[in-house]
Amino acid sequence: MLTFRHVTVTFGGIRAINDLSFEVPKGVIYSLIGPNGAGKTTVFNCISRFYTPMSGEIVFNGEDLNKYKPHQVIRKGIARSFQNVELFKKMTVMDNLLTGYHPRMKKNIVSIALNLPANRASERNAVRKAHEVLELLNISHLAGEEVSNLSFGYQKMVDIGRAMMADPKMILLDEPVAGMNPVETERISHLIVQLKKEMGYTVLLIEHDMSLVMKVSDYVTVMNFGEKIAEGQPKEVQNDPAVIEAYLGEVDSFVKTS
Ligand SMILES: Nc1ncnc2c1ncn2[C@@H]1O[C@H](COP(=O)(O)OP(=O)(O)OP(=O)(O)O)[C@@H](O)[C@H]1O
Repeated sequence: MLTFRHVTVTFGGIRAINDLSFEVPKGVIYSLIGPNGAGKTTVFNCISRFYTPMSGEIVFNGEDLNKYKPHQVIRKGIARSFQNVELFKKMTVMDNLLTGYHPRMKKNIVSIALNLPANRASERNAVRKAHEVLELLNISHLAGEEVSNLSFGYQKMVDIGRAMMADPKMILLDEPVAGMNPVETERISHLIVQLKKEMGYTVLLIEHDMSLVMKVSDYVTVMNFGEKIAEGQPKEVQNDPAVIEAYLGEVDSFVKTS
């Protein structure tokens, strides 16, 4: 579904990604892991077209993503949540979710200005979709709550919910459980599996919580210094000497899960 082919991204003298290739099959949970600064978020920023690679190809469902702008990538079926939750804090949960539907709305200026039936129908569909998402997230009771009043864990869920509003084929989750307590982590872990099984999404996940990664992932790619150092099923990469070496100093995260 998604292919990185020899992708290199540089910032000044820094190679954030160096000749990176990997393939994400449809319908899986695929995790990108690696120490801080390994290049994981840069991968997401290339897919979202916030960054343009210096060389290489990124192909999604047979199309080269490099020819698209960020909002076009969403329309192609790729939505994302952010490492630092990016929500409108003074708006309600419902209104934040509705912003996620925006790329799907038919934008006819006349229809919007005159509030014609087509526009009203589109708005009704957006609200219906938001209720579906809230139900799936199990937070229907929070629809009218201002986001700034929510715990960080719930804000993260709303951020994921907003990505779901676009009805994506692939969802990119950047450290969805960072800063969460064990109960919230368990809830998100369950949600990630639901996104695959019930929503049919392909999930691309960046996460430092190794027990979560090892539990939910079908495949894992391990990065270090912008390069792929291992890939395979969770058990395979967990025992790979190059991976253990890269994580020296963060050994606890691996020991915990073996
Ligand atoms: N916009 C930018 N300008 C300059 N350097 C950047 C930029 N974005 C990323 N980098 C650099 O690229 C490298 C990879 O960063 P990236 O954020 O992709 O790593 P990461 O694996 O996501 O790290 P973390 O796990 O800490 O989030 C780092 O050295 C980072 O400082």
